[in-house]
Amino acid sequence: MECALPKYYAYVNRERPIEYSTFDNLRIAWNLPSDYVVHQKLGRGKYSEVFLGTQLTTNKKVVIKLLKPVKKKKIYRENIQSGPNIIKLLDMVRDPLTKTPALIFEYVNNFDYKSLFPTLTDFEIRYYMFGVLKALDYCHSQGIIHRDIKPHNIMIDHNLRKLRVIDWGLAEFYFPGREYNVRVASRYYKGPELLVNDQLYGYSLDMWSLGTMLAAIIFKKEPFFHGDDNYDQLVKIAKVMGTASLYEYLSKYNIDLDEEFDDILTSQNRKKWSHFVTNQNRHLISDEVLDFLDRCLVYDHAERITPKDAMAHPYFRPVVEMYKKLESGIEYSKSSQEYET
Ligand SMILES: Brc1nc2nc[nH]c2c(Br)c1Br
Repeated sequence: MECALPKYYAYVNRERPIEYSTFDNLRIAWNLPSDYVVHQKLGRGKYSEVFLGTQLTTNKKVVIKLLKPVKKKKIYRENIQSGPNIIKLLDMVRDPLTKTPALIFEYVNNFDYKSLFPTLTDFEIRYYMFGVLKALDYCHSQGIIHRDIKPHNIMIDHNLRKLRVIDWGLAEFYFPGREYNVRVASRYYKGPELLVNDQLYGYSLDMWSLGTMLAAIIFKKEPFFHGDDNYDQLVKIAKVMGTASLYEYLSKYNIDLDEEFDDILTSQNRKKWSHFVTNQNRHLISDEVLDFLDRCLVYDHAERITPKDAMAHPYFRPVVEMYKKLESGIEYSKSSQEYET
């Protein structure tokens, strides 16, 4: 089976023992939940309910994620990350009676994206997008695709300028040539590969989802691709990106479209990004952001920009400069202390 190798991290999982990615002979050391008190509910997902809690020994706020009965595999997946801007898993507990497993995460005072995103300045959007890229480059370097990148899974404490990517329950290990389930991610953020049933996808699925989020934020149109169902989702994408490059992608990988598309997917011209510029979003638009967007929103998953290359894109130069100043600033303050002593 021929498949395009991703541009990077193709074989990181080959260097690891197989049980690392199959979660076999998994022994989870469950602690007792007695150290935690549950307060109000923060949210609910398909597989879990999330509560604000307090860790009694430290009197610190935590997030308690009560898992609905799931395979051990899914639990373990949430446990695989501890990298930049990735939510930290503090504890894994289980009620001795109900056997209900719960994951304890660091708390983030999350600002609801629906009210936060419309207030962000051009620089703040670049800063937070860069923060997501740091998490994506790290998890991809660990051989993991997140597979559910969307605003709901990006926790932002805007007061602290702190960002954390959450919900690694759908994450999966990447192996070249492996066929993956296309029923992943959330509709508006699903890559074309998921919508045309191209199971040979990889890390770059996360970059499509990131691109759709960025388009929604800079054009103030959330969600940017607003499909009524998983078929209409591709139609909405084609209305913006055109059908010519879609058919190029399909023929490159010999993908046959589901007959459901016969009547709804009509020939479309690619829209220019200027079509979406208004007086309300013009201040967020630049040649760099549109160029970056063109490198994320590519039908062919093998051609999308990688997180590492994305962080080097001109659009993020102001953020990179800020981090350099911070670093040099810290050096500078250390040297000034030396003079004081
Ligand atoms: Br993990 C995690 N999941 C959440 N769901 C809603 N709010 C949440 C927070 Br804050 C964290 Br941290």
